[in-house]
Amino acid sequence: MTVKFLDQNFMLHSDTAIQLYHQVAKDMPIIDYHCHLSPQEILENKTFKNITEAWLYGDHYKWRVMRANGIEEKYITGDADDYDKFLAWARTVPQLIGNPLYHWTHLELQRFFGVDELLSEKTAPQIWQKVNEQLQGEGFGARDLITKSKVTVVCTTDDPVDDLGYHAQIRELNGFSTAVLPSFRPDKALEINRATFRPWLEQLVGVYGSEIRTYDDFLKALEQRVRFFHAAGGRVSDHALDTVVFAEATQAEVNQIFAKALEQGQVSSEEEAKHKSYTLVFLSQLYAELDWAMQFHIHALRNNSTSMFRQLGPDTGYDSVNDGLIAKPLVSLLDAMESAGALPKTILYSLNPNDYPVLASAAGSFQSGGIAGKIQFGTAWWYNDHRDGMHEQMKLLANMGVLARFVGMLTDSRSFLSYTRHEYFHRLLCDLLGTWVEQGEAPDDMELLSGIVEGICYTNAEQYFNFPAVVSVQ
Ligand SMILES: O=C(O)[C@@H](O)[C@H](O)[C@H](O)C(=O)CO
Repeated sequence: MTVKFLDQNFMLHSDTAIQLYHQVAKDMPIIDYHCHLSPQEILENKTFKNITEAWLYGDHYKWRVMRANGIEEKYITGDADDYDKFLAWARTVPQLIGNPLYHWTHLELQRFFGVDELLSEKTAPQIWQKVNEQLQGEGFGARDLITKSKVTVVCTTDDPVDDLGYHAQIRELNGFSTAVLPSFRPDKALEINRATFRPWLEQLVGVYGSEIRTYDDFLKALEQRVRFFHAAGGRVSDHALDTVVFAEATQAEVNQIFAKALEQGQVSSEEEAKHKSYTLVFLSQLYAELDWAMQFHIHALRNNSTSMFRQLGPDTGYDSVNDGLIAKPLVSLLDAMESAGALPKTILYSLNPNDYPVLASAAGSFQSGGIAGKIQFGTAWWYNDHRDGMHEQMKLLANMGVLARFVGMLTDSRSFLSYTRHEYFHRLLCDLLGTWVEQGEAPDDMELLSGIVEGICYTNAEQYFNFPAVVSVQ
């Protein structure tokens, strides 16, 4: 069976897969429960003067491959003009065969702009003109793209000191039914040895409204911010555990460690581990009380190029997969939370696929409370959110857990055009189930399979996350 590139049965290699995708997955709405979209740009319904602004101003996935393709930095994050940057991207895309960006680029051109041509230097001029005419017209603002993609929930990633003012204004908008909810991302509260800690603590004092002289004050301030996020509709937290540490600690010990951090600005790695462990267990009890889902993003190795970090800052394409042992500290952390009587719903991701059996099996050690899929082995993340990585994660989850209770995909993106990643994932899910049916490893029971597809594409997440009333687009 010869398949035309990116046709309606793209990545669907069996009749069952085709049927499942077109009859069930294709028109499902989206809950994007982790991304880095700007709530300000959503509120303002930001428009894009051209495809370079929409595609290349903030997407370090694209920046990385442009660098690997020999494009000079001026055409990536530098001062080249937008058309030259677009040409540089158009020169790069044909070299990306096999990379998900090749698929995503053409899916986005097709789905949002009706462009079927392959992007190359040759087709760049007409694609630039056709796409920009649309971007400069009606219906291509940030909120329009979210609505067109049938997104019912967007969870942005927000610092505890954020005033969530944009989220509040979005809630007041008429005619925009997508819930844009904050996620509580308190990395700076945990990283007490980083230079960011002291200036961040000053910001926390500002929003808390009282001095923070002790660790007890600090925990009270964090609790106030968690409840502030909850009142704003937040139901998700997110933690970048670039390494996973755990150390037993009493509050008296951490009181002293916190005081030392304030006085000396530096504590030992053991003391840092005690601070992180105790603070995470404290936060987990709040998450459990409020029925939040807690996310751990594990094993990123960030900002590897010192010189480029100085020039461009974080999240600019200079990160990689970390490694190391996580099983014992992760299980000890989850056990400490459960022993404190409050292990919340938890989603475990790792950037290192070698960790997958650890995450999938650890998840199985803490399922409880009658909550289906309470502890999730999370979707393939960042350098793994491609065809092989998504299939690997779903197959392992099926082998070691309950795939049918998986809460599915997220974009994790800074681009409003990235919702086609959900379509990409839906196709891979249907293809995986279809393959199992064709191989006689799953029954050809469309009612059973359709329920599983609907669950993973949408309804599992709708039930799992305790989002405030969400206007469904179904
Ligand atoms: O949440 C994270 O730490 C990562 O997702 C990070 O933001 C990274 O830049 C990213 O967007 C990967 O998709």
